[in-house]
Order: sequence, then structure tokens, then C-alpha cells
Amino acid sequence: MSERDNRDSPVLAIEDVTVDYRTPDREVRALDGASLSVAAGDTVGVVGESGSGKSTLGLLVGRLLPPRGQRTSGRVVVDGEQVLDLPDRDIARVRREKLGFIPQDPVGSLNPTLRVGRQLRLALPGRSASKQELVDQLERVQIDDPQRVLRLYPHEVSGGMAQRIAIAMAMARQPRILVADEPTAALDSQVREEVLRLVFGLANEAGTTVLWLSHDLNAVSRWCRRIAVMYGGRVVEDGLVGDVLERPEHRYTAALAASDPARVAAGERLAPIGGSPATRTPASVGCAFAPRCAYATAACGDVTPPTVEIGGRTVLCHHPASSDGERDLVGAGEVQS
Ligand SMILES: Nc1ncnc2c1ncn2[C@@H]1O[C@H](COP(=O)(O)OP(=O)(O)OP(=O)(O)O)[C@@H](O)[C@H]1O
Repeated sequence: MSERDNRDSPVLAIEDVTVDYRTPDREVRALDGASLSVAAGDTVGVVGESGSGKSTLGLLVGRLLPPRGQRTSGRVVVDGEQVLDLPDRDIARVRREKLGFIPQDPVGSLNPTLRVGRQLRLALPGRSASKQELVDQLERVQIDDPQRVLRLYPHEVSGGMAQRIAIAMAMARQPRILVADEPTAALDSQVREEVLRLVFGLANEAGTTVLWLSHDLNAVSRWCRRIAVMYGGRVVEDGLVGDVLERPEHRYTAALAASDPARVAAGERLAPIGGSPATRTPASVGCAFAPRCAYATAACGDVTPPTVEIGGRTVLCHHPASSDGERDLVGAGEVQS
């Protein structure tokens, strides 16, 4: 499927969404005109430093923002339904029938008072699954001795096993879209690899679209077809993972790739990103990365970069890499400088 098709028939469309978190002492603009369009069955890694808005974006897909988080503009369309404007009854149905979530903290996401078998049964359609169906679900996520595990309480299972149970629950109804929020961060490298193989394997079998929110560029480059790089509450670059990481257009993408130990060749110097990640407020203007960007000009601090299309990807930057003569500009739209 071409990138053009992607935008024409998305199963998920996040369109120019703004979300503010209001606390008594401050107001944070967590999403600042974020847009992302994802085709059915695609796998998209959403990356960016802490605070860039990844979790907020993932929560928004299921309209699961905490009470202090308010969307002030934009829309989110899941499989043809505008989730931010649906009545409560319908959003519950969309979550149940179309969405699956794998949380950051699998143990914390399980109900401590219910045995694993009971929780799994509640996650399945009809809620009257047979014991054998429950066993099958645990075998699909490669849990040994599933009969025994069904009788356990969450505090009796390890972190790795809780993660597999959470995956089984999220995939039980073969959702249209799976949102996984950094589900492997707390796992050691071998278990992490097993979990990645499991999630992407199950999603592929079910035709489920994956939104993989992550700090792990290496995992994203191996398991996702596309990458969406977030900074300051916006998707600043979005395209095929190999293209974006090998030939970044946005200066932030380039900095992120150069600061990732797994992507720097042996003997090459790691280049940490100078300065601190941006925290936006409703009063913020211009490009959020400008204060840390070696290429920034006065316009960058004042004017929000327009979305330009460069070689099949979208980029929000006044001075993308291909505009400085390093490479030819392929299919670019208007690039301001
Ligand atoms: N419940 C909340 N209350 C107040 N501010 C919040 C809340 N959740 C997130 N924020 C703020 O919104 C911004 C975006 O946070 P978000 O968690 O979406 O980013 P993230 O990229 O997922 O970060 P991480 O990788 O650390 O999970 C940050 O400035 C964060 O401090």
C-alpha cells in the first residue's frame, strides 16, 4: 500500500488535535495540533522523548484522557466513527469492539481482586467463554501451564507473565486497532524480544493495526513499517521507518536518531540532544524544537511550521534536511525558510 493510499482510507485519523492538561498551578498543552493517519493493518511506531505527547495521543484514540485533560480542538476518527463526539454508550462499544490497549504497567492494569481466568473471561465476547477457550487464549500468548495460571491472582504472576496476560486480554476480540504504550520498557532484552514477536505476530494474524508508543527506536525500526516522530505535542515527521531513520528530514528526528545508542555504529560518537524537551502551553508559538535546533532562524520561534510532503512523508519543519542542499528535494511541497 502506498503512502498516498494510507491517507485515503485510514482506519485511524487523528486530525489537528489540541489537548490541554489543567492543574491548579499550571496548564500544559500536551497535544498541539497533532495529526496522524493510519491505514488498516499498518504498524506505526510513535516515538519521541518523555513529555512529547505519545501517551496522550494513545489515550485519545479510546477517549481515555484523565478528567484534567481537555481536547480543545480537532477530531479522532476510528474506523469511521468520530470518537471524541460519540455518546458514552457508543464510545464503550467502540472500545469493546474495535480497540485494544496494552498498558505500560501490566500488573497495575489487572484487577487485583479477580483471578486471571475471570478477567480474561470478561475480556472475551459474550463473557461466557468455556475453560478451554480461556486456556487457548493463554496458549496463544505462550503461557506454560495455562490451567494453573487461570487460577492465579495478579500479585502471584511475574511482570513478564502479567504482560502476556495483558496482551491476551487486549487481543481477545481481535481489535481493529491495538494501542501499546511502551509495553516492553520494564522487561529484560530477551523477554522484550519475545513480547515484540508475540504482539506483532498476533496483530498480523488478526489484521490488527498497531500503534506502538515507544522510546526504543531499534525495536520500532525492526517491527514497525512506519514511524511517527513526536515533539512538543505534534507529529513532526511521519513516514516509512527506514527512510525516516536513515535520512531524517526534521532536525529533531536527526537528533533523536543520533542520540540512540542502539543506532550509533561502533566507534562513532553518541550525540546527546542538548537542552531540555519542550513543555508547551496554550500561549506557545512557533516550532517547539527551535530553542534546541542548530538550524533555527527567527521565523522558527514565531511561526508554526506548515506540514510539507517530502518524498512520501510528512514533515513539520521550516528547514528540513533536504532544503540545505544535502539531498535533492523529492516531491516536496512548499518549504518556507
Ligand atoms: N495527567 C496529567 N496531568 C497533567 N499533565 C500531564 C498529565 N499527563 C501528561 N501530562 C503532561 O502532558 C505532556 C505530554 O505527556 P505525555 O505523557 O503524553 O508524553 P509522553 O511522550 O507519553 O511521555 P512518556 O514517554 O514519559 O510517557 C507532558 O508535559 C506531561 O507532563
